[in-house]
Amino acid sequence: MADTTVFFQQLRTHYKSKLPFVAYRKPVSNTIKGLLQENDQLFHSESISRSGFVFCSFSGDQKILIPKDLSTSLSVDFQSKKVDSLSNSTTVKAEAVTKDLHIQLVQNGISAISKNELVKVVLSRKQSVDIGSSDPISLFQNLLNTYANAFCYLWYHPKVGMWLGASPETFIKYKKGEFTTMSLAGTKPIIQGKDIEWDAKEEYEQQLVTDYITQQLKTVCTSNVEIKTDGVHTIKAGNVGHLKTTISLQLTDKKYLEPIIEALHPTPAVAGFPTLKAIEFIEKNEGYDRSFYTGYLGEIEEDRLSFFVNLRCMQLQDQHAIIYVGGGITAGSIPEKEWEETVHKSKTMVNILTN
Ligand SMILES: C=C(O[C@@H]1C=C(C(=O)O)C=C[C@H]1O)C(=O)O
Repeated sequence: MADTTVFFQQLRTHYKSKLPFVAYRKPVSNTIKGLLQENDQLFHSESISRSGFVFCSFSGDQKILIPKDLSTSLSVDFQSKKVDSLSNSTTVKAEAVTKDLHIQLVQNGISAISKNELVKVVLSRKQSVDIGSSDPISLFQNLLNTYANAFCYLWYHPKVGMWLGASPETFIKYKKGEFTTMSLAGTKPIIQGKDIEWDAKEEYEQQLVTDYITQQLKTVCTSNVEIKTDGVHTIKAGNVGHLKTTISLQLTDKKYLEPIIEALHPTPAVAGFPTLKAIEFIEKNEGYDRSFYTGYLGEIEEDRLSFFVNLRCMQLQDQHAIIYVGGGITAGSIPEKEWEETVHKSKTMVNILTN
């Protein structure tokens, strides 16, 4: 294994040469991995039979692959300096107009739900933050030091751009017949020394995601497949808490994997329910292109998949970071609270910009 200084230097050199790369660390792991692509070609992932790192957009139109066979693979041991007490006070003031627009968007969502056009819709916004001449590799190091429990990554392609994130949400894990996915929804800020008390609104929102995933898995793998769920747990992701259920099953055949990915993305955790209606609502009303936010990303290895949902992420452009945040809207949503939820979630990225 290489030395961390050498590892980050290799990333810097590769970035300066304008060549694609990805560096990532899985949750609670001490290993950072990297794939440095040898040319600047844009590859698309056509099937999971080609190993590498996939980066898929929300719409599914772009499924970019950094192929393993055309990249240098790196791996380094990294002991994070644990930053446990995240400051809840770091905020970047959003313009009043941003808030008004988001509140209006949420109101439109609630109104569509009250007319029974939708049951749930996840509505998001983006926010630009000035970062001056911050170096992306140093920001990535901040991220690694701050979020030990998240999937932390830095992804770059000269023809697409640069993304950085710390996702709390597993999309798909597959290893030798063991398949796992996650239902993650419902959000509350963490208040030091206090347990989170969940309301029926969050419990309903999360149950809806669990039921949808279970149903989709049954549709793909036949209805009598044994699907295991581990109950509902609270997890901490930066300065917010979520409700989480792990859903698993034994896959007798790898042939099910691609249809499962198709059937699950995007889940109601990031789009809403019913899926197609929610996507249509998002495309008509959000007023911007989500691009890779709420898509998925991760490793494809010969007998293993490890994908995460692209949340708590940002795009780095020149002197700006564009942070993407959203939340699930249901009949019980209160627009002002939904706005606050996006402010809390945005702190996951703001914290590492201001650390
Ligand atoms: C959409 C986001 O998060 C998703 C939505 C959540 C919610 O509605 O409570 C919680 C976790 C994620 O599944 C985001 O972080 O931008």
